[in-house]
Amino acid sequence: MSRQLIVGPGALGRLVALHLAAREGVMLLGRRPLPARQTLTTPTGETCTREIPCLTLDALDHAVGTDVAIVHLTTKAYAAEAACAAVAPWLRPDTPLVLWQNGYGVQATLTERWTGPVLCATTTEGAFLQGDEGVVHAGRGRTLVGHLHGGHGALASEVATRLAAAGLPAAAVSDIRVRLWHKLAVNAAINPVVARFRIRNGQLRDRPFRPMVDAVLDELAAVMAAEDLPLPAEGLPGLVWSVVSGTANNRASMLQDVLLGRPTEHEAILGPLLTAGRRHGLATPQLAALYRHFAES
Ligand SMILES: NC(=O)C1=CN([C@@H]2O[C@H](COP(=O)(O)OP(=O)(O)OC[C@H]3O[C@@H](n4cnc5c(N)ncnc54)[C@H](OP(=O)(O)O)[C@@H]3O)[C@@H](O)[C@H]2O)C=CC1
Ligand SMILES: CC(C)(CO)C(=O)C(=O)O
Repeated sequence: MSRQLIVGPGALGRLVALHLAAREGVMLLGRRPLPARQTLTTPTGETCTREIPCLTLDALDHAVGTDVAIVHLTTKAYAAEAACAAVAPWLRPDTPLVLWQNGYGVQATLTERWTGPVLCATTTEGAFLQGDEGVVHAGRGRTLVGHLHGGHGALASEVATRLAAAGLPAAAVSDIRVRLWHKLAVNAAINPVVARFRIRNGQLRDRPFRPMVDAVLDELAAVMAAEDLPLPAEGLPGLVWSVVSGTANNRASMLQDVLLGRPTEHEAILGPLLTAGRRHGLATPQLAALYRHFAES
């Protein structure tokens, strides 16, 4: 029976794996061994334990690779290209790839480079790891799936249907590039500021942080207008401040990375905005200062 391979057995990878495994064959692939018994803690505190084979790269071979129906790449953005290159020799060249990274960069690179169809996913699900044995589903959300240039609609629908059937609400969309940029804008307005000042998301509503977010929002709006990207229905400030309120008690992913001494996704989140700003001759001093802070620390 062909299986779905989830490359990057972190918080999101295990969340997806533990859901899909209720209905179909799933394997996790990581850089180091993990126990096969993995526990999902739901947002309401219930637990569910499943056995999911967790391979390391040295256990991959053509027999395993040719049996893979879909690859979900769930590493951090900065690790995605290397992880894809490591797994590629073992896969059929037409294997569909689903990219789950925040930010915008690897999506365009791998859509160009991978020999099979590439879909991008953007999700508002929230998850964090609980040691090597489990993952906590911290907040329910929704996942949108699509091809960067609007193709592969049937495949996107199939992936969304399989996710939704497994308990992760999902829909196929034809404008995933715009959806990724909206998420990028939310992440750019929130993550670098909360990570730099080590505050929870809700504290952005107070001084001295609120004017910082407003200044970033002005730069984001200028870049998105220059890139001809439609704004979200509620406007950019409306979207960002509603996410801040909805996640007020959260420590954002970039803050968690800083607190744990891990690399941050600043390149994937701020890099595309700075590049687009330069391309259009726009001044983006707030975004540049935030980028410098993380690049130099
Ligand atoms: N967590 C969440 O709630 C959400 C996350 N996202 C996005 O999803 C992506 C993943 O985030 P998250 O799951 O939190 O990150 P994690 O750091 O929890 O997981 C990343 C995983 O990738 C593994 N990895 C790194 N390099 C490789 C490689 N070469 N081959 C195989 N595995 C590798 C890591 O292994 P190791 O342990 O060895 O480092 C780790 O298990 C990010 O882009 C994030 O922004 C989006 C929405 C929500
Ligand atoms: C929406 C937000 C900012 C929630 O914390 C997030 O996506 C993150 O932490 O990366």
